Amino acid sequence: MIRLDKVTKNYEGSGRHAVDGLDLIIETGTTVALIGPSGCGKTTTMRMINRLETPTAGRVLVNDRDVAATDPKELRRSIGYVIQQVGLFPHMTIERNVATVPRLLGWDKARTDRRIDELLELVGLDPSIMRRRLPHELSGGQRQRVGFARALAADPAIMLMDEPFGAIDPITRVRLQDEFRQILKKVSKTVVIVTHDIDEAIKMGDRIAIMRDGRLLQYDTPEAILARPANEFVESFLGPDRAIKRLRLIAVASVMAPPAPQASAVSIKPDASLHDALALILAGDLPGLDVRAESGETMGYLSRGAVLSAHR
Ligand SMILES: Nc1ncnc2c1ncn2[C@@H]1O[C@H](COP(=O)(O)OP(=O)(O)OP(=O)(O)O)[C@@H](O)[C@H]1O
Repeated sequence: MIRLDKVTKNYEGSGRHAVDGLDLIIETGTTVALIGPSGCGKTTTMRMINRLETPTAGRVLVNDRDVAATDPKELRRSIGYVIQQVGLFPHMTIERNVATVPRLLGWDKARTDRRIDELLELVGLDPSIMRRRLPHELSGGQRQRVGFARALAADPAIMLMDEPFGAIDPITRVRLQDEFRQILKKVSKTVVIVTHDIDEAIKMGDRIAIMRDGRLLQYDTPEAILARPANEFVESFLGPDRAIKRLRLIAVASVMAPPAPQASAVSIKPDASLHDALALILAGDLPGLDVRAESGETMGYLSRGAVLSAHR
């Protein structure tokens, strides 16, 4: 668990709080998205967790240990860190980049080699092609995958990700979000992700922390925040399509009715979102959809009305 206890940060000479009395608990194994307008203190908050910044007041605890009392090198090796421009070492091959922390930890060559292959495969890169390349020989998305692999190398319990998809084109971004989320679930990490993008926060975060002027405005699950924004600022931050965003979080199976007597023209899977269901209904101007399992078995029926009333 990561706990921020009344944390305040003033940068010298700035005359204002970058972070202002922040209390935040991040449970082990969950992903928390920090979001808010530019300059609200997201990055500063994140950087106080791995001691790249020091709080002016308050404490940051990782597993009940005050990070101020932890050796910064040891701390940073135990926390994966992914940033927007990746920060790969440009003159080092991909394999050496990924092996950065294992080398610092003194792993032997065989173990390091196994780990490099395993990680490159995990992030969807072919080791036989990628190992000997240099960062400039990769696309932006591939570099981001390598940065992610490097951060995962020593299997840290915590991953900090600062705008990890910020420099990536929108199509690749959505793919990487989906893949990274799957991987992070599989390896069960505690993750803090800083983002500007509310859709990314909704997709990646088990909980979202909305900040403004160094303070926390609302901290809850994406469902709860979309359903009940704490104030007008949060509401406007979520955007006018808040109800549609919510449909992404609701599974078809949770609102479907028993199967209809007549088969419908188009079907959908039970684990698809109501957002996808609505897209199909509108595209085909349909009254509803059969809900069919992978096996082809019809499990239920989702009417247009059921989708439209689900957000209430
Ligand atoms: N090294 C620094 N020295 C002085 N002031 C700083 C420093 N880093 C950040 N700040 C200030 O602290 C405040 C919070 O900055 P921070 O980078 O944490 O915000 P952010 O929410 O991550 O912003 P963005 O979304 O634009 O990256 C801002 O007012 C910023 O100008």
